[in-house]
Amino acid sequence: MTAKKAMTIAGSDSGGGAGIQADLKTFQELGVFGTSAITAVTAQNTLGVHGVYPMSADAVEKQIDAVIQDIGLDALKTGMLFSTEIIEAVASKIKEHNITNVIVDPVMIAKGGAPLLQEEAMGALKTSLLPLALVVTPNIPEAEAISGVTIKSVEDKEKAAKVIASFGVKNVLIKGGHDEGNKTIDLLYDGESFYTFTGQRIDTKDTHGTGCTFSAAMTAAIAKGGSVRVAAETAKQFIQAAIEDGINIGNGHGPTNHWAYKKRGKC
Ligand SMILES: Nc1ncnc2c1ncn2[C@@H]1O[C@H](COP(=O)(O)OP(=O)(O)O)[C@@H](O)[C@H]1O
Ligand SMILES: Cc1ncc(COP(=O)(O)O)c(N)n1
Repeated sequence: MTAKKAMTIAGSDSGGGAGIQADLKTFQELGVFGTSAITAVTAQNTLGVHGVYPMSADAVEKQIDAVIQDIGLDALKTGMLFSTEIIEAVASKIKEHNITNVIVDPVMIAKGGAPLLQEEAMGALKTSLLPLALVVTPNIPEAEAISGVTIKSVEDKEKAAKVIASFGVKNVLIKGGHDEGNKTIDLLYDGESFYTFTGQRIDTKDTHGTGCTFSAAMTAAIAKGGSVRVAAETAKQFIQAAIEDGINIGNGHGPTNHWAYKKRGKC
């Protein structure tokens, strides 16, 4: 049989809830063959990040080349990229291989506060990577950091999305996990119109890896040929199910349940 293929370029989470591990589990659940390029190894569990060990830019480039030259891909997502050098390496490979289905999850800080992107790498993210992306999926603090707009309302999200789009990314999806209130409102801007995807907020501490899982679900849906809007809807349903059936393991923020969506007969 043949298969649709998605690649993740991200950090490894030894705890299995975020990063490469969350991405590959999500691809698998959505019926897409997953490949990876590891940018950094983190020693991590539900309590936090205990160590970050970045790969060299050369090692990241070699992993991307190895996958593309033999297996190929239908969509690619980026997660933790850590440094300017790695961002520039990824951007140059995206250009060299003419990849257009690029989903950028601009991972900056882990839930416990550990930096997963060096501060000085923000410029490269904006100017080298965003212009190559089909979609960028910041959470509220990330959208604030990229745009400089403080977000307290849907109108603020719209303002921030417009500023982020001005860096050249075709679609901006600002996630609402950090919203106040009992709804989570994800806002998509396609350069012309705004669309909202609203979920019921689930009262849980087990939200480790929600952003990674959400962007991986979007990537899988796009690899299967879905539009950005369809991918956003799929990802919202996938993450809602994964958080509702969250997994209570470890002593901190447990992971989401990647098999909940399929178990409900959604795919
Ligand atoms: N407690 C929650 N209940 C329901 N949905 C949530 C909850 N927390 C996050 N989400 C959803 O999970 C996805 C990831 O969002 P977010 O948590 O903002 O990302 P990140 O992990 O990057 O901070 C979004 O679709 C968001 O609306
Ligand atoms: C390797 C890695 N990548 C990303 C995250 C962000 O996780 P979250 O999705 O919970 O913000 C993480 N904690 N570790």
